[in-house]
Amino acid sequence: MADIYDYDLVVIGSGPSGKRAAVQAAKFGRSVLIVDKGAQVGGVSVHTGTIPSKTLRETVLNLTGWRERGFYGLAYRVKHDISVADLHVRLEKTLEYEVNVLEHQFVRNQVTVQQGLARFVDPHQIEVLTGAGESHVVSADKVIIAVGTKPHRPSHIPFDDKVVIDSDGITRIERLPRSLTVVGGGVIGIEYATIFSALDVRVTIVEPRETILDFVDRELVADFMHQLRDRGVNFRLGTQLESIQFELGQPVAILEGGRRVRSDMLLYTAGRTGSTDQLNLEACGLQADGRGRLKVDPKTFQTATPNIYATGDVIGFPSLASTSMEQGRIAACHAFQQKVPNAPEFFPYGIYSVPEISTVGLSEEQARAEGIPYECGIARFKETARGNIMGLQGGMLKLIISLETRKLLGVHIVGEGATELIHIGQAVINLDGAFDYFIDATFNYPTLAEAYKIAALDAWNRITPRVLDEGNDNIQPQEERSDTTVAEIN
Ligand SMILES: Cc1cc2nc3c(=O)[nH]c(=O)nc-3n(C[C@H](O)[C@H](O)[C@H](O)COP(=O)(O)OP(=O)(O)OC[C@H]3O[C@@H](n4cnc5c(N)ncnc54)[C@H](O)[C@@H]3O)c2cc1C
Ligand SMILES: NC(=O)c1ccc[n+]([C@@H]2O[C@H](COP(=O)([O-])OP(=O)(O)OC[C@H]3O[C@@H](n4cnc5c(N)ncnc54)[C@H](O)[C@@H]3O)[C@@H](O)[C@H]2O)c1
Repeated sequence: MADIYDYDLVVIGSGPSGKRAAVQAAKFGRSVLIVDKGAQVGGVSVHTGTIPSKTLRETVLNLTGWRERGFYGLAYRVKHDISVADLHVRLEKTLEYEVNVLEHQFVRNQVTVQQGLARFVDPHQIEVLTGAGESHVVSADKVIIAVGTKPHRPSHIPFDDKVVIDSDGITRIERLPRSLTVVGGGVIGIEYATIFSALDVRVTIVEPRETILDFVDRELVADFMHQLRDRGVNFRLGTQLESIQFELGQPVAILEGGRRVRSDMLLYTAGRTGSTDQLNLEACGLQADGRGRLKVDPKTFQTATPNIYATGDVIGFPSLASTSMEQGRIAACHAFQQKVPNAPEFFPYGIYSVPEISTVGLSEEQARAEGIPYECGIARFKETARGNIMGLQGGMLKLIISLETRKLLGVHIVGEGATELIHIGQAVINLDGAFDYFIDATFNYPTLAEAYKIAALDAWNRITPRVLDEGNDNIQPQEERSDTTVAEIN
Protein backbone atom coordinates (compact mmCIF):
# COMPACT_ATOMS: atom_id res chain seq x y z
CA MET A 1 0.00 0.00 0.00
CA ALA A 2 2.97 2.28 0.62
CA ASP A 3 3.15 2.84 -3.19
CA ILE A 4 -0.29 4.38 -3.28
CA TYR A 5 -0.47 5.95 0.17
CA ASP A 6 2.06 7.64 2.44
CA TYR A 7 1.14 5.27 5.29
CA ASP A 8 -0.72 2.01 5.80
CA LEU A 9 -2.42 3.56 8.82
CA VAL A 10 -2.99 7.06 10.18
CA VAL A 11 -4.27 7.19 13.76
CA ILE A 12 -5.82 10.47 14.91
CA GLY A 13 -5.29 10.80 18.66
CA SER A 14 -2.60 9.33 20.93
CA GLY A 15 -4.77 8.39 23.96
CA PRO A 16 -5.13 4.76 25.12
CA SER A 17 -7.01 3.49 22.04
CA GLY A 18 -4.89 5.40 19.49
CA LYS A 19 -1.67 4.27 21.10
CA ARG A 20 -2.70 0.64 21.26
CA ALA A 21 -3.97 0.65 17.65
CA ALA A 22 -0.78 2.29 16.35
CA VAL A 23 1.56 -0.10 18.17
CA GLN A 24 -0.49 -3.16 17.19
CA ALA A 25 -0.44 -2.17 13.49
CA ALA A 26 3.30 -1.49 13.69
CA LYS A 27 3.79 -5.00 15.15
CA PHE A 28 2.12 -6.33 11.99
CA GLY A 29 4.89 -4.58 10.02
CA ARG A 30 2.65 -1.72 8.83
CA SER A 31 3.79 1.89 8.41
CA VAL A 32 1.96 4.02 10.95
CA LEU A 33 1.59 7.74 11.57
CA ILE A 34 -0.06 9.03 14.74
CA VAL A 35 -1.28 12.64 14.71
CA ASP A 36 -2.19 14.46 17.91
CA LYS A 37 -3.00 18.13 18.40
CA GLY A 38 -1.78 18.07 21.99
CA ALA A 39 1.65 19.45 22.88
CA GLN A 40 2.63 15.95 24.08
CA VAL A 41 1.42 12.43 23.37
CA GLY A 42 -0.87 10.60 25.81
CA GLY A 43 -4.31 12.09 25.23
CA VAL A 44 -6.92 12.94 27.81
CA SER A 45 -5.88 9.84 29.74
CA VAL A 46 -2.37 11.14 30.50
CA HIS A 47 -2.91 14.90 30.58
CA THR A 48 -6.35 15.70 32.02
CA GLY A 49 -8.14 12.44 32.83
CA THR A 50 -7.16 9.09 34.29
CA ILE A 51 -3.54 9.62 35.28
CA PRO A 52 -3.85 13.15 36.76
CA SER A 53 -6.96 12.29 38.78
CA LYS A 54 -5.45 9.07 40.12
CA THR A 55 -2.15 10.80 40.91
CA LEU A 56 -3.99 13.55 42.75
CA ARG A 57 -5.90 10.91 44.72
CA GLU A 58 -2.75 9.04 45.69
CA THR A 59 -1.02 12.30 46.74
CA VAL A 60 -3.98 13.34 48.86
CA LEU A 61 -4.25 9.94 50.56
CA ASN A 62 -0.53 9.95 51.31
CA LEU A 63 -0.15 13.54 52.51
CA THR A 64 -3.31 13.53 54.61
CA GLY A 65 -2.48 10.17 56.19
CA TRP A 66 -5.99 9.08 55.24
CA ARG A 67 -5.26 5.37 55.35
CA GLU A 68 -3.96 5.59 58.93
CA ARG A 69 -6.83 7.52 60.47
CA GLY A 70 -8.67 4.35 61.47
CA PHE A 71 -5.96 3.88 64.07
CA TYR A 72 -4.65 7.31 64.91
CA GLY A 73 -7.95 9.21 64.80
CA LEU A 74 -9.58 11.77 62.53
CA ALA A 75 -7.10 14.49 63.44
CA TYR A 76 -4.10 12.48 62.19
CA ARG A 77 -2.18 14.18 59.33
CA VAL A 78 1.14 13.28 57.67
CA LYS A 79 1.50 16.89 56.47
CA HIS A 80 -0.33 19.90 57.81
CA ASP A 81 -1.18 22.83 55.48
CA ILE A 82 -1.18 20.85 52.24
CA SER A 83 -0.86 23.30 49.35
CA VAL A 84 -1.64 23.08 45.68
CA ALA A 85 2.13 23.07 45.05
CA ASP A 86 2.40 19.81 47.05
CA LEU A 87 -0.14 18.26 44.71
CA HIS A 88 1.50 19.58 41.55
CA VAL A 89 4.99 18.27 42.34
CA ARG A 90 3.91 14.64 42.18
CA LEU A 91 1.59 15.27 39.24
CA GLU A 92 4.34 16.76 37.06
CA LYS A 93 6.76 13.94 37.83
CA THR A 94 4.16 11.25 37.10
CA LEU A 95 2.99 12.81 33.84
CA GLU A 96 6.54 13.38 32.61
CA TYR A 97 7.31 9.71 33.19
CA GLU A 98 4.11 8.55 31.43
CA VAL A 99 4.91 10.69 28.36
CA ASN A 100 8.44 9.34 28.33
CA VAL A 101 7.26 5.74 28.38
CA LEU A 102 4.89 6.43 25.49
CA GLU A 103 7.47 8.26 23.37
CA HIS A 104 9.89 5.41 23.88
CA GLN A 105 7.22 2.88 22.88
CA PHE A 106 6.51 4.77 19.64
CA VAL A 107 10.22 5.01 18.78
CA ARG A 108 10.81 1.32 19.53
CA ASN A 109 7.93 0.30 17.29
CA GLN A 110 8.80 2.79 14.53
CA VAL A 111 5.51 4.65 14.82
CA THR A 112 5.92 8.17 13.40
CA VAL A 113 4.39 10.90 15.59
CA GLN A 114 3.30 14.30 14.31
CA GLN A 115 1.97 17.12 16.45
CA GLY A 116 -0.95 18.84 14.70
CA LEU A 117 -4.70 19.12 14.23
CA ALA A 118 -6.03 16.51 11.79
CA ARG A 119 -8.99 17.12 9.45
CA PHE A 120 -10.27 14.95 6.63
CA VAL A 121 -9.81 15.98 2.98
CA ASP A 122 -11.38 12.70 1.80
CA PRO A 123 -11.58 9.16 3.27
CA HIS A 124 -7.89 8.51 2.53
CA GLN A 125 -6.38 12.00 2.87
CA ILE A 126 -5.87 13.99 6.03
CA GLU A 127 -4.68 17.55 6.38
CA VAL A 128 -2.41 18.17 9.39
CA LEU A 129 -2.32 21.75 10.71
CA THR A 130 0.72 22.30 12.91
CA GLY A 131 1.04 24.73 15.80
CA ALA A 132 3.32 26.92 13.66
CA GLY A 133 0.41 27.57 11.27
CA GLU A 134 1.71 25.28 8.53
CA SER A 135 -0.26 22.48 6.96
CA HIS A 136 0.34 19.44 4.79
CA VAL A 137 -1.69 16.49 3.57
CA VAL A 138 -0.90 12.84 4.35
CA SER A 139 -2.61 9.82 2.82
CA ALA A 140 -3.35 6.41 4.30
CA ASP A 141 -4.97 3.12 3.37
CA LYS A 142 -6.71 2.89 6.76
CA VAL A 143 -7.59 5.56 9.33
CA ILE A 144 -8.48 5.15 13.00
CA ILE A 145 -10.28 8.05 14.66
CA ALA A 146 -9.31 8.02 18.35
CA VAL A 147 -9.95 11.66 19.20
CA GLY A 148 -11.66 11.10 22.56
CA THR A 149 -13.88 13.64 24.29
CA LYS A 150 -13.75 17.03 26.00
CA PRO A 151 -15.77 18.34 28.97
CA HIS A 152 -19.32 19.40 28.10
CA ARG A 153 -19.35 23.20 28.54
CA PRO A 154 -22.88 24.60 28.08
CA SER A 155 -22.99 28.31 27.24
CA HIS A 156 -25.00 29.28 30.37
CA ILE A 157 -22.21 28.12 32.70
CA PRO A 158 -19.79 31.04 33.30
CA PHE A 159 -16.51 29.07 33.21
CA ASP A 160 -13.57 31.29 34.15
CA ASP A 161 -10.99 28.51 34.72
CA LYS A 162 -10.35 29.90 38.22
CA VAL A 163 -13.42 29.42 40.39
CA VAL A 164 -15.86 27.89 37.90
CA ILE A 165 -13.97 25.06 36.31
CA ASP A 166 -14.34 21.74 34.50
CA SER A 167 -12.29 18.56 34.97
CA ASP A 168 -9.53 19.90 32.68
CA GLY A 169 -9.25 23.05 34.82
CA ILE A 170 -8.95 21.14 38.08
CA THR A 171 -5.46 19.96 37.14
CA ARG A 172 -4.38 23.62 36.89
CA ILE A 173 -5.97 25.22 39.97
CA GLU A 174 -3.79 27.83 41.66
CA ARG A 175 -5.06 27.38 45.21
CA LEU A 176 -7.04 24.84 47.19
CA PRO A 177 -10.66 25.84 47.85
CA ARG A 178 -12.09 25.64 51.37
CA SER A 179 -15.45 24.66 49.93
CA LEU A 180 -16.39 23.07 46.61
CA THR A 181 -19.67 22.58 44.77
CA VAL A 182 -19.63 19.69 42.32
CA VAL A 183 -22.37 19.84 39.67
CA GLY A 184 -22.94 16.37 38.16
CA GLY A 185 -22.69 13.25 40.31
CA GLY A 186 -21.23 10.98 37.60
CA VAL A 187 -17.93 9.16 37.90
CA ILE A 188 -15.74 12.24 37.42
CA GLY A 189 -17.78 14.38 39.82
CA ILE A 190 -17.84 11.72 42.54
CA GLU A 191 -14.12 10.96 42.23
CA TYR A 192 -13.11 14.62 42.61
CA ALA A 193 -15.76 15.36 45.27
CA THR A 194 -14.42 12.60 47.51
CA ILE A 195 -10.75 13.42 46.87
CA PHE A 196 -11.37 17.04 47.93
CA SER A 197 -13.43 15.90 50.89
CA ALA A 198 -10.43 13.83 52.04
CA LEU A 199 -8.51 17.15 51.98
CA ASP A 200 -11.04 18.56 54.49
CA VAL A 201 -12.70 20.69 51.82
CA ARG A 202 -16.45 21.12 52.46
CA VAL A 203 -18.15 19.51 49.44
CA THR A 204 -21.70 19.74 48.08
CA ILE A 205 -22.77 17.50 45.20
CA VAL A 206 -25.63 18.70 42.98
CA GLU A 207 -27.18 16.03 40.77
CA PRO A 208 -30.48 16.19 38.82
CA ARG A 209 -31.13 12.46 39.22
CA GLU A 210 -32.47 11.04 42.48
CA THR A 211 -29.34 8.94 42.93
CA ILE A 212 -25.65 8.79 42.02
CA LEU A 213 -23.71 6.12 40.09
CA ASP A 214 -26.89 4.35 38.98
CA PHE A 215 -24.97 1.53 37.24
CA VAL A 216 -23.54 0.39 40.59
CA ASP A 217 -25.27 -2.10 42.95
CA ARG A 218 -27.64 -0.06 45.16
CA GLU A 219 -26.51 -1.64 48.44
CA LEU A 220 -22.94 -0.57 47.69
CA VAL A 221 -23.99 2.97 46.79
CA ALA A 222 -26.01 3.20 50.02
CA ASP A 223 -22.94 2.15 52.04
CA PHE A 224 -20.75 4.58 50.07
CA MET A 225 -23.13 7.52 50.52
CA HIS A 226 -23.44 6.75 54.22
CA GLN A 227 -19.64 7.00 54.57
CA LEU A 228 -19.59 10.29 52.65
CA ARG A 229 -22.42 11.83 54.69
CA ASP A 230 -20.54 10.81 57.83
CA ARG A 231 -17.62 12.90 56.54
CA GLY A 232 -19.88 15.89 55.99
CA VAL A 233 -20.39 15.66 52.22
CA ASN A 234 -23.73 17.26 51.29
CA PHE A 235 -25.93 15.75 48.60
CA ARG A 236 -28.50 17.79 46.70
CA LEU A 237 -30.04 14.98 44.67
CA GLY A 238 -33.01 15.27 42.30
CA THR A 239 -32.14 18.95 41.96
CA GLN A 240 -31.43 20.94 38.80
CA LEU A 241 -28.88 23.72 38.67
CA GLU A 242 -30.61 26.83 37.29
CA SER A 243 -27.77 29.31 37.10
CA ILE A 244 -24.49 30.40 38.63
CA GLN A 245 -24.00 33.88 40.04
CA PHE A 246 -20.92 35.49 41.53
CA GLU A 247 -20.98 37.19 44.94
CA LEU A 248 -17.75 38.74 46.27
CA GLY A 249 -15.85 36.65 43.75
CA GLN A 250 -17.41 33.38 44.95
CA PRO A 251 -19.66 31.26 42.74
CA VAL A 252 -23.19 30.74 44.04
CA ALA A 253 -25.13 27.85 42.52
CA ILE A 254 -28.81 28.73 42.24
CA LEU A 255 -30.81 25.53 42.38
CA GLU A 256 -34.41 24.95 41.30
CA GLY A 257 -36.75 26.17 43.99
CA GLY A 258 -34.35 29.03 44.73
CA ARG A 259 -31.96 27.19 47.06
CA ARG A 260 -28.43 28.68 46.95
CA VAL A 261 -25.12 26.92 47.45
CA ARG A 262 -22.15 29.23 47.92
CA SER A 263 -18.60 27.90 47.75
CA ASP A 264 -15.02 28.93 46.97
CA MET A 265 -15.02 26.92 43.76
CA LEU A 266 -17.51 25.14 41.50
CA LEU A 267 -16.59 22.07 39.47
CA TYR A 268 -18.93 21.35 36.55
CA THR A 269 -18.85 17.65 35.57
CA ALA A 270 -22.09 17.03 33.69
CA GLY A 271 -20.75 14.73 30.99
CA ARG A 272 -18.43 14.97 27.98
CA THR A 273 -18.69 15.59 24.21
CA GLY A 274 -16.84 13.76 21.41
CA SER A 275 -13.95 15.81 19.94
CA THR A 276 -15.20 15.44 16.37
CA ASP A 277 -16.06 19.09 15.62
CA GLN A 278 -12.73 19.89 13.92
CA LEU A 279 -12.38 16.68 11.89
CA ASN A 280 -14.37 17.89 8.85
CA LEU A 281 -16.25 14.58 8.93
CA GLU A 282 -18.42 15.38 5.88
CA ALA A 283 -15.32 14.98 3.73
CA CYS A 284 -15.10 11.30 4.68
CA GLY A 285 -18.82 10.53 4.61
CA LEU A 286 -19.39 10.37 8.38
CA GLN A 287 -21.62 12.26 10.76
CA ALA A 288 -21.43 12.54 14.54
CA ASP A 289 -24.48 12.47 16.85
CA GLY A 290 -25.61 15.41 19.00
CA ARG A 291 -22.88 14.64 21.59
CA GLY A 292 -20.11 14.43 18.94
CA ARG A 293 -19.98 10.63 19.03
CA LEU A 294 -19.47 8.23 16.11
CA LYS A 295 -21.34 5.02 15.33
CA VAL A 296 -19.33 1.85 14.72
CA ASP A 297 -19.79 -1.88 14.27
CA PRO A 298 -19.44 -3.02 17.93
CA LYS A 299 -17.35 -6.08 16.99
CA THR A 300 -14.83 -4.50 14.60
CA PHE A 301 -15.08 -0.74 15.34
CA GLN A 302 -15.45 -0.06 11.59
CA THR A 303 -17.50 3.03 10.71
CA ALA A 304 -19.91 3.38 7.78
CA THR A 305 -16.89 4.39 5.64
CA PRO A 306 -15.13 1.00 5.36
CA ASN A 307 -11.50 2.15 5.56
CA ILE A 308 -12.19 4.29 8.65
CA TYR A 309 -12.47 2.97 12.22
CA ALA A 310 -13.34 4.79 15.45
CA THR A 311 -12.27 3.68 18.94
CA GLY A 312 -12.17 4.94 22.51
CA ASP A 313 -14.38 7.57 24.11
CA VAL A 314 -15.48 9.01 20.77
CA ILE A 315 -17.80 6.00 20.32
CA GLY A 316 -19.38 6.41 23.78
CA PHE A 317 -20.01 3.72 26.41
CA PRO A 318 -18.12 2.46 28.36
CA SER A 319 -15.56 5.29 27.91
CA LEU A 320 -12.76 3.76 29.94
CA ALA A 321 -9.03 3.81 29.30
CA SER A 322 -9.00 0.04 29.85
CA THR A 323 -11.71 -0.79 27.29
CA SER A 324 -10.43 1.89 24.86
CA MET A 325 -7.08 0.08 24.63
CA GLU A 326 -8.79 -3.19 23.70
CA GLN A 327 -10.90 -1.42 21.08
CA GLY A 328 -7.76 0.05 19.47
CA ARG A 329 -6.14 -3.36 19.29
CA ILE A 330 -9.24 -5.00 17.79
CA ALA A 331 -9.61 -2.23 15.16
CA ALA A 332 -5.97 -2.59 14.08
CA CYS A 333 -6.37 -6.39 13.81
CA HIS A 334 -9.50 -6.05 11.69
CA ALA A 335 -8.03 -3.31 9.50
CA PHE A 336 -5.06 -5.51 8.57
CA GLN A 337 -6.93 -8.82 8.21
CA GLN A 338 -5.52 -10.39 11.37
CA LYS A 339 -7.51 -12.62 13.72
CA VAL A 340 -9.80 -10.32 15.68
CA PRO A 341 -9.61 -11.09 19.40
CA ASN A 342 -12.89 -11.54 21.26
CA ALA A 343 -13.02 -9.28 24.28
CA PRO A 344 -14.25 -11.23 27.37
CA GLU A 345 -17.90 -10.49 28.12
CA PHE A 346 -17.36 -8.92 31.53
CA PHE A 347 -14.96 -6.07 32.22
CA PRO A 348 -14.54 -4.36 35.57
CA TYR A 349 -15.47 -0.79 36.39
CA GLY A 350 -13.16 0.98 38.83
CA ILE A 351 -14.26 4.22 40.47
CA TYR A 352 -11.30 5.83 42.21
CA SER A 353 -13.31 7.71 44.75
CA VAL A 354 -12.36 7.79 48.43
CA PRO A 355 -13.30 5.03 49.28
CA GLU A 356 -12.83 3.10 46.03
CA ILE A 357 -15.64 1.23 44.32
CA SER A 358 -15.24 -1.56 41.83
CA THR A 359 -17.77 -3.78 40.16
CA VAL A 360 -17.94 -6.59 37.60
CA GLY A 361 -20.85 -8.63 36.28
CA LEU A 362 -24.48 -8.38 37.33
CA SER A 363 -25.70 -6.18 40.15
CA GLU A 364 -28.49 -7.43 42.43
CA GLU A 365 -30.93 -5.13 40.59
CA GLN A 366 -29.89 -6.55 37.20
CA ALA A 367 -30.21 -10.15 38.40
CA ARG A 368 -33.71 -9.36 39.68
CA ALA A 369 -34.68 -7.54 36.45
CA GLU A 370 -33.50 -10.51 34.39
CA GLY A 371 -35.55 -12.91 36.52
CA ILE A 372 -32.49 -14.92 37.60
CA PRO A 373 -32.94 -16.70 40.96
CA TYR A 374 -29.96 -15.48 43.00
CA GLU A 375 -28.49 -15.24 46.46
CA CYS A 376 -26.01 -12.70 47.86
CA GLY A 377 -23.00 -13.18 50.11
CA ILE A 378 -21.52 -10.25 51.99
CA ALA A 379 -18.25 -9.69 53.84
CA ARG A 380 -17.15 -6.59 55.73
CA PHE A 381 -13.45 -5.77 55.49
CA LYS A 382 -13.23 -5.39 59.26
CA GLU A 383 -14.14 -9.10 59.53
CA THR A 384 -10.79 -9.92 57.91
CA ALA A 385 -7.61 -9.97 59.99
CA ARG A 386 -5.89 -7.78 57.38
CA GLY A 387 -8.66 -5.20 57.57
CA ASN A 388 -8.32 -5.18 61.34
CA ILE A 389 -4.53 -4.76 61.14
CA MET A 390 -5.02 -1.89 58.69
CA GLY A 391 -7.55 -0.24 60.99
CA LEU A 392 -10.25 -0.25 58.33
CA GLN A 393 -13.62 1.01 59.55
CA GLY A 394 -15.54 0.60 56.28
CA GLY A 395 -15.39 -1.60 53.21
CA MET A 396 -17.56 -4.44 51.99
CA LEU A 397 -17.57 -7.11 49.30
CA LYS A 398 -20.77 -8.52 47.85
CA LEU A 399 -21.14 -11.60 45.67
CA ILE A 400 -24.17 -12.33 43.49
CA ILE A 401 -24.63 -16.06 42.90
CA SER A 402 -26.99 -18.02 40.67
CA LEU A 403 -29.19 -20.33 42.74
CA GLU A 404 -29.68 -22.63 39.75
CA THR A 405 -26.06 -23.07 38.62
CA ARG A 406 -24.05 -21.82 41.66
CA LYS A 407 -22.14 -19.67 39.15
CA LEU A 408 -20.74 -16.34 40.21
CA LEU A 409 -22.76 -13.60 38.48
CA GLY A 410 -21.36 -10.43 39.97
CA VAL A 411 -18.87 -8.94 42.42
CA HIS A 412 -19.24 -5.51 43.99
CA ILE A 413 -16.68 -3.97 46.29
CA VAL A 414 -16.46 -0.67 48.14
CA GLY A 415 -13.37 0.09 50.21
CA GLU A 416 -9.60 -0.01 50.27
CA GLY A 417 -8.08 -1.91 47.34
CA ALA A 418 -11.44 -2.49 45.60
CA THR A 419 -10.04 -1.78 42.12
CA GLU A 420 -7.34 -4.44 42.58
CA LEU A 421 -9.43 -7.03 44.44
CA ILE A 422 -12.10 -7.05 41.72
CA HIS A 423 -9.86 -8.97 39.30
CA ILE A 424 -10.17 -12.17 41.35
CA GLY A 425 -13.93 -12.12 40.85
CA GLN A 426 -13.56 -11.04 37.23
CA ALA A 427 -11.43 -14.13 36.48
CA VAL A 428 -13.94 -16.49 38.10
CA ILE A 429 -16.87 -14.90 36.20
CA ASN A 430 -15.13 -14.89 32.81
CA LEU A 431 -13.98 -18.50 33.34
CA ASP A 432 -17.61 -19.40 34.09
CA GLY A 433 -16.76 -20.48 37.64
CA ALA A 434 -18.98 -21.31 40.59
CA PHE A 435 -18.72 -19.48 43.91
CA ASP A 436 -17.58 -22.77 45.53
CA TYR A 437 -14.12 -21.84 44.20
CA PHE A 438 -13.78 -19.26 46.97
CA ILE A 439 -14.77 -21.75 49.66
CA ASP A 440 -12.33 -24.43 48.54
CA ALA A 441 -9.34 -22.27 47.56
CA THR A 442 -6.61 -21.42 50.06
CA PHE A 443 -5.97 -17.70 50.29
CA ASN A 444 -2.93 -15.89 51.64
CA TYR A 445 -3.50 -14.88 55.26
CA PRO A 446 -3.96 -12.17 56.35
CA THR A 447 -5.33 -10.48 53.20
CA LEU A 448 -8.33 -8.42 52.19
CA ALA A 449 -8.90 -11.05 49.47
CA GLU A 450 -10.09 -13.32 52.27
CA ALA A 451 -13.30 -11.28 52.06
CA TYR A 452 -14.16 -13.42 49.01
CA LYS A 453 -14.10 -16.54 51.18
CA ILE A 454 -16.13 -14.92 53.93
CA ALA A 455 -18.74 -13.64 51.47
CA ALA A 456 -18.90 -17.04 49.75
CA LEU A 457 -19.43 -18.77 53.08
CA ASP A 458 -22.09 -16.23 53.95
CA ALA A 459 -23.91 -17.13 50.71
CA TRP A 460 -23.33 -20.84 51.26
CA ASN A 461 -24.86 -20.68 54.71
CA ARG A 462 -27.94 -18.98 53.28
CA ILE A 463 -28.30 -21.38 50.37
CA THR A 464 -27.61 -24.69 52.10
CA PRO A 465 -30.67 -26.36 53.62
CA ARG A 466 -30.31 -27.24 57.33
CA VAL A 467 -31.30 -30.51 59.01
CA LEU A 468 -31.96 -31.05 62.69
CA ASP A 469 -29.20 -33.11 64.26
CA GLU A 470 -31.03 -35.75 66.37
CA GLY A 471 -29.78 -36.10 69.94
CA ASN A 472 -28.39 -32.62 69.62
CA ASP A 473 -30.68 -29.68 69.12
CA ASN A 474 -28.20 -27.84 66.93
CA ILE A 475 -29.15 -27.01 63.39
CA GLN A 476 -26.41 -28.29 61.06
CA PRO A 477 -25.73 -27.49 57.42
CA GLN A 478 -26.50 -30.57 55.27
CA GLU A 479 -23.05 -31.00 53.74
CA GLU A 480 -20.43 -29.37 55.89
CA ARG A 481 -17.55 -28.15 53.77
CA SER A 482 -15.00 -26.64 56.09
CA ASP A 483 -15.52 -26.88 59.84
CA THR A 484 -13.54 -23.91 60.88
CA THR A 485 -14.68 -21.45 58.28
CA VAL A 486 -18.35 -22.40 58.44
CA ALA A 487 -18.19 -22.21 62.22
CA GLU A 488 -16.51 -18.80 61.94
CA ILE A 489 -19.16 -17.42 59.70
CA ASN A 490 -21.97 -18.91 61.78
C1 LIG B 1 -11.13 13.05 34.92
C2 LIG B 1 -11.14 11.71 34.23
C3 LIG B 1 -10.78 10.57 34.94
C4 LIG B 1 -10.78 9.33 34.32
N1 LIG B 1 -10.42 8.23 35.04
C5 LIG B 1 -10.41 7.01 34.46
C6 LIG B 1 -9.99 5.86 35.18
O1 LIG B 1 -9.66 5.95 36.35
N2 LIG B 1 -9.98 4.68 34.56
C7 LIG B 1 -10.34 4.54 33.25
O2 LIG B 1 -10.30 3.42 32.71
N3 LIG B 1 -10.74 5.61 32.53
C8 LIG B 1 -10.78 6.84 33.11
N4 LIG B 1 -11.15 7.94 32.40
C9 LIG B 1 -11.53 7.76 31.00
C10 LIG B 1 -10.27 7.68 30.10
O3 LIG B 1 -9.45 8.80 30.30
C11 LIG B 1 -10.72 7.60 28.66
O4 LIG B 1 -11.55 6.47 28.52
C12 LIG B 1 -9.57 7.49 27.69
O5 LIG B 1 -8.68 8.56 27.82
C13 LIG B 1 -10.12 7.47 26.26
O6 LIG B 1 -9.07 7.26 25.38
P1 LIG B 1 -9.15 7.64 23.85
O7 LIG B 1 -8.30 6.66 23.14
O8 LIG B 1 -10.53 7.79 23.43
O9 LIG B 1 -8.37 9.03 23.72
P2 LIG B 1 -8.20 10.28 24.67
O10 LIG B 1 -7.40 9.91 25.86
O11 LIG B 1 -9.51 10.91 24.89
O12 LIG B 1 -7.27 11.20 23.75
C14 LIG B 1 -7.70 11.71 22.52
C15 LIG B 1 -6.57 12.47 21.88
O13 LIG B 1 -6.98 12.89 20.57
C16 LIG B 1 -6.46 14.19 20.30
N5 LIG B 1 -7.28 14.84 19.26
C17 LIG B 1 -8.59 15.19 19.34
N6 LIG B 1 -8.99 15.75 18.17
C18 LIG B 1 -7.92 15.74 17.35
C19 LIG B 1 -7.70 16.18 16.03
N7 LIG B 1 -8.68 16.69 15.27
N8 LIG B 1 -6.46 16.05 15.51
C20 LIG B 1 -5.45 15.51 16.23
N9 LIG B 1 -5.60 15.08 17.49
C21 LIG B 1 -6.83 15.19 18.05
C22 LIG B 1 -6.54 14.88 21.65
O14 LIG B 1 -5.60 15.95 21.70
C23 LIG B 1 -6.16 13.75 22.60
O15 LIG B 1 -4.78 13.76 22.83
C24 LIG B 1 -11.15 9.21 32.96
C25 LIG B 1 -11.49 10.37 32.24
C26 LIG B 1 -11.49 11.59 32.86
C27 LIG B 1 -11.86 12.82 32.06
N1 LIG C 1 -12.66 5.57 37.15
C1 LIG C 1 -13.11 5.58 35.91
O1 LIG C 1 -13.16 4.58 35.25
C2 LIG C 1 -13.54 6.87 35.32
C3 LIG C 1 -13.29 8.06 35.98
C4 LIG C 1 -13.74 9.24 35.42
C5 LIG C 1 -14.38 9.21 34.21
N2 LIG C 1 -14.59 8.05 33.57
C6 LIG C 1 -15.33 8.04 32.30
O2 LIG C 1 -15.59 9.33 31.83
C7 LIG C 1 -16.92 9.41 31.37
C8 LIG C 1 -17.49 10.78 31.65
O3 LIG C 1 -17.67 10.98 33.05
P1 LIG C 1 -18.66 12.10 33.61
O4 LIG C 1 -18.67 11.99 35.08
O5 LIG C 1 -18.34 13.41 32.98
O6 LIG C 1 -20.02 11.73 32.94
P2 LIG C 1 -21.22 10.84 33.44
O7 LIG C 1 -22.12 10.72 32.28
O8 LIG C 1 -20.75 9.65 34.16
O9 LIG C 1 -21.92 11.76 34.55
C9 LIG C 1 -22.50 12.98 34.30
C10 LIG C 1 -23.41 13.30 35.47
O10 LIG C 1 -23.88 14.62 35.31
C11 LIG C 1 -25.28 14.64 35.50
N3 LIG C 1 -25.86 15.72 34.70
C12 LIG C 1 -26.24 15.67 33.41
N4 LIG C 1 -26.71 16.88 33.03
C13 LIG C 1 -26.61 17.71 34.09
C14 LIG C 1 -26.92 19.06 34.30
N5 LIG C 1 -27.42 19.82 33.35
N6 LIG C 1 -26.67 19.59 35.52
C15 LIG C 1 -26.13 18.83 36.49
N7 LIG C 1 -25.80 17.52 36.33
C16 LIG C 1 -26.05 16.97 35.15
C17 LIG C 1 -25.76 13.26 35.08
O11 LIG C 1 -27.01 12.96 35.67
C18 LIG C 1 -24.62 12.38 35.55
O12 LIG C 1 -24.80 11.95 36.86
C19 LIG C 1 -17.69 8.34 32.09
O13 LIG C 1 -18.59 7.72 31.20
C20 LIG C 1 -16.67 7.39 32.58
O14 LIG C 1 -16.73 6.16 31.88
C21 LIG C 1 -14.20 6.88 34.11
